[in-house]
Amino acid sequence: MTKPLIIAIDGPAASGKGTLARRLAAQYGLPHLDTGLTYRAVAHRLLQFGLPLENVSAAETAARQLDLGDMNREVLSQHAVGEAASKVAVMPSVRRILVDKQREFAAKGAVLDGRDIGTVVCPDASVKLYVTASPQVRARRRHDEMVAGGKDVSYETILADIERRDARDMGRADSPLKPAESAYLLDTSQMDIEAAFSAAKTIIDVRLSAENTI
Ligand SMILES: Nc1ncnc2c1ncn2[C@@H]1O[C@H](COP(=O)(O)OP(=O)(O)OP(=O)(O)O)[C@@H](O)[C@H]1O
Ligand SMILES: Nc1ccn([C@@H]2O[C@H](COP(=O)(O)O)[C@@H](O)[C@H]2O)c(=O)n1
Repeated sequence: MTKPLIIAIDGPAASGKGTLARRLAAQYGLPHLDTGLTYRAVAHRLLQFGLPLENVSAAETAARQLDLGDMNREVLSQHAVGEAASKVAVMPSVRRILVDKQREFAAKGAVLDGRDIGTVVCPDASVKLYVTASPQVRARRRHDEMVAGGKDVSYETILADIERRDARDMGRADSPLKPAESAYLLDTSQMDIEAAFSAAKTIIDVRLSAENTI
């Protein structure tokens, strides 16, 4: 049986991994899962019921009840939900439940983006990318996106939020954000979306053709 094509994309907040993952999924005809949405959905559930984000058993229940096919991107994309998501994401039991669902999604081949795809969720992925950019560039992109969406928020606030989220995601004990050993590093600080896509596609095509000739 041939191995399913799994493309694992990790990186910090607003690095552009979701944009790349969507483009690559269309390019290679694969389903795409934004795993950040799964943590956001759990956090959003707690916020909806006025429960503290430290309530492990409520977070576990929300994770178990989560239907990957029923996540509302527009609601979950709110900036405050991202901050809350990084708090529930430190809970090992919640991670185990969500990782099982993410692996099930990936089983027949997919593009997944997140923080631990290459290291934990799909360690055997065909290609692993670690997409990054400086905190200032990421904050500028996120700020532009929010202003275009009609939000009144300062660049400084977004930069501080991004730095705090990086520290939490990289510093947690379970599944911290870090490049997988075999990941290709893609720093997009000086690249527009088109250039980042083209660089990622070249990396993947070279990797896949090398695999086919071994
Ligand atoms: N290379 C790039 N150059 C300029 N803008 C970009 C680039 N890549 C992505 N963007 C823009 O930056 C913003 C953040 O990108 P995106 O949502 O893909 O990041 P992300 O890493 O998935 O973020 P998050 O972790 O918060 O889900 C979006 O507005 C996107 O259009
Ligand atoms: N594989 C993942 C994906 C996400 N997280 C946590 O969720 C937060 C929100 O993610 P976004 O990509 O939607 O911004 C993120 O800050 C992480 O704390 C994760 O732990 N693992």
